[in-house]
Amino acid sequence: MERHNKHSVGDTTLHTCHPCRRTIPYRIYALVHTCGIIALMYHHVHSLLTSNTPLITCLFLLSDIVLAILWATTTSLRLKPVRRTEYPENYAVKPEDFPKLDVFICTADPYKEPPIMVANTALSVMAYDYPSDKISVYVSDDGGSSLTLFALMEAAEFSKHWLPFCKRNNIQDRSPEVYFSSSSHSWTKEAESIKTMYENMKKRVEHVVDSGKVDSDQSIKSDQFRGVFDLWDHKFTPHDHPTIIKVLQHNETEIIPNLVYVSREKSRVSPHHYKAGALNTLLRVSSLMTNSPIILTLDCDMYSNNPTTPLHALCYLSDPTINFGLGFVQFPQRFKGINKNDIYGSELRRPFDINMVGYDGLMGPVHVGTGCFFNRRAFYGPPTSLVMPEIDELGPNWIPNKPIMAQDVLALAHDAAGCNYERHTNWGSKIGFRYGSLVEDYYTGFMLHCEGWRSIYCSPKKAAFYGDSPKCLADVLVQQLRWSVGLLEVTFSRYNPITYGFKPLGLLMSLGYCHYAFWPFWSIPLTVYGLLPQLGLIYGVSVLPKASEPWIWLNIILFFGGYAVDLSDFLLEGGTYRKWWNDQRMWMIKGLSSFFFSFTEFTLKTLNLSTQGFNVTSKANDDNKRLKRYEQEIFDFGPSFLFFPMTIVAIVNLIALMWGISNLFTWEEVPVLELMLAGFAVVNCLPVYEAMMLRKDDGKLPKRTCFLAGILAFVLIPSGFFFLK
Ligand SMILES: O=c1ccn([C@@H]2O[C@H](COP(=O)(O)OP(=O)(O)O[C@H]3O[C@H](CO)[C@@H](O)[C@H](O)[C@H]3O)[C@@H](O)[C@H]2O)c(=O)[nH]1
Ligand SMILES: [Mn+2]
Repeated sequence: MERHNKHSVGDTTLHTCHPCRRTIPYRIYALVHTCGIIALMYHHVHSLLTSNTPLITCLFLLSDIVLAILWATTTSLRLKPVRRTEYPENYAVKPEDFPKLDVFICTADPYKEPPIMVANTALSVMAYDYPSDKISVYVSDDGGSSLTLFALMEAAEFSKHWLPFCKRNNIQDRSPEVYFSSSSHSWTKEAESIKTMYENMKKRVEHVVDSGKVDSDQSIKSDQFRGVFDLWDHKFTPHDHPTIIKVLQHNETEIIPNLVYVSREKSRVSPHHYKAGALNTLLRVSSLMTNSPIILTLDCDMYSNNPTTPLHALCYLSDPTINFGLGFVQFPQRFKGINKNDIYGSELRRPFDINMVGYDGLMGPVHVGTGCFFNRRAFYGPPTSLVMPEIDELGPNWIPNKPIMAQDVLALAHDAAGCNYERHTNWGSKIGFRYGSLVEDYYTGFMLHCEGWRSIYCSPKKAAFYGDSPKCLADVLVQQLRWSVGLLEVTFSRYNPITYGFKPLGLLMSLGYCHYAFWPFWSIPLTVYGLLPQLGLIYGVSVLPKASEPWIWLNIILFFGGYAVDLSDFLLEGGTYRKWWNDQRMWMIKGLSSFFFSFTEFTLKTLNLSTQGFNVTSKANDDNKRLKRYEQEIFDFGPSFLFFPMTIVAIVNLIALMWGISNLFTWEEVPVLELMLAGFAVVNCLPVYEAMMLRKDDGKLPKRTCFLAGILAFVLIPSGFFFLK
């Protein structure tokens, strides 16, 4: 094991790596838990042979098998966690020797992703503490929106003041919106004047967004861009339009970052592969123009919070002792505006922190779509065998030798952004981001790891990026549903992480990938344990081990053991008790909504009966009542079919618990486990009962949902009779 492993260039250390302290206790616990699971399986098989309710025993057996597999996938990430630190101050390279950096920013809808936000994200990275002329920012606009283009033109103009201001005064918040809305610094005259400039620009952008179109005569001052908006004629729609590529500023005459707007050609009859397609277009356009060896990918809401982030990534990417085969350096996703106790588990601490240190000790973290510095070469086949694209100019070794504004460069770029360009090519299969899953990030990372690329998790104390997370429950669950469908697409493909991944990745890493691929399967044990023992309570049939049986201790130990380790993970990675509680509740809610329906959705999609694609999460946050509820930590349900199973389970558990308690003295033997389980579910469901019965605001559970769920619960309960008796 690498213990205090130092890697250095010259004699200045760039990064260190230590195993986490919890490794040994976790391994010991894993051994104990494994024995417990084996005993439990033995018990199940034994009772299956002797049982007079084989169906029920089978259901529990199935659930426990699923739980055991899921536990194994989680444990694979607990066996070798490591923590890294990098020392960017030791990265001593002359400015002219810094590698060039291409930044890709994706946006897809000017109403869900306000153009001013996209502009802020672009400005925040253009202002990196990095030689300006080495940075090129490419914005992909899948919304094909003149509003976004307008905002970026304004951003280009504003950057001429903003960048020097930031660098002169060593400003830390380089997203102007963040800097000017913070009250923690003193205002100089210069700052005041730039603030006014920013506010005027924001007003112009918001005005254009409100009016829905850009009026060239009024809004465009520079001659260079006057004709541009004529492209948006009456035939133009977001799903059907020609390629638009505009170089908004370039470093040929001044020392400034390049800023390029790209909206690839769209046509209703050609598949566009959502974000993966957008990123591949940017890969091609950027390779024609700048072809930087390092690429940073960002979602449009993920602004930079730390101007030295690229140096952190370079500590790894430029270290000759480790950079061969290093595919990407992944930063965690962090979010602004989450409420105090994080009621929707939006911090996603498990995926972005806890699991990451686990992967990092194996082959490296999974890719999470944003905040990731790639080695461009990784998109072109395994480290040892280059897969060349159609023309040399699109390959990773091409050295662009013309100005990015040159006619033939632009012509080639337009061609490469065409909607039929990728036909009969390796794009999406062997080259670039991979197609075929709604979680293109996870899938692409997996394929890169299988090709032999490694990755590194980089999580400096000061967050590198901040983004936006959904602020109402339905949005959280719809997002999770999209992820789950995407994960099922990988699970049920020939690239299943265990069958396909086992050989190239080894047992632990492929199990680690299964951790996500199997997420949707959580819905099975949650449904079984959420309903069967409770129906048992109602009919006085004990389906779990009784208090007098010693087996009851096995169930209790496995349950509390699992929960305790989970809690310790959570606290060790910086969480609090309350956040953990909310997070585990969200896990159950997701299990009974997003995970549950992802199977249906996936089946419909596979049969071509559903055209549900990439549903972009809204980052607009313009519903004030909703935001207020969010700040007060009140659950926001609202109308959605996703809430049905959860509401039914909530009703059944309440009835079962009340029934169980009211009959406490008539039981021959009190069904302790069943009562504990129902009690636990009811405590978790308190916000659901409140939203069903006590609330009047828009965030309550709509009467229709409650009514229908009630009917279904009352159908389910009597049918339990035939099941159990
Ligand atoms: O057709 C599309 C759809 C989406 N996007 C962009 O993709 C990004 C992510 O979309 P968002 O709605 O924010 O999805 P999230 O669920 O929040 O995104 C997470 O999950 C995605 C995979 O489902 C990853 O791509 C993201 O990086 C990751 O942050 C945004 O910048 C969009 O503009 C496109 O460019 N084209
Ligand atoms: Mn997002």
